[in-house]
Amino acid sequence: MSEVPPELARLRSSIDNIDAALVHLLAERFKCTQRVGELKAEMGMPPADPAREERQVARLRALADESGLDPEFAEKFINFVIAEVIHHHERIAGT
Ligand SMILES: C=C(O[C@@H]1C=C(C(=O)O)C=C[C@H]1O)C(=O)O
Repeated sequence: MSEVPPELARLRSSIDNIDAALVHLLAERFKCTQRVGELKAEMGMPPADPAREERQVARLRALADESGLDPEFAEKFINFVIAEVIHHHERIAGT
């Protein structure tokens, strides 16, 4: 099938915009966490903060639930991002 139906083309165009926004948002988040990693290393704080993570997961699960997104998915997603941030912080701290 060579012709893409207009609705499918429109939806894919929006998906492309959303994916671009997600990349930009993640890039901004990692800029912030880079600086957090530097500050924590300077202050001798550990790379991970499990209590903060627990609050974030609970908050994001509630937001997901309210907005019709699967809370399990939201939790997996934020844990995936946080795990990467912690690797960066370990590298910054030289641990
Ligand atoms: C960014 C921080 O470092 C780690 C990464 C977190 C994150 O990516 O949200 C949260 C807690 C920490 O385990 C922080 O302590 O705030």
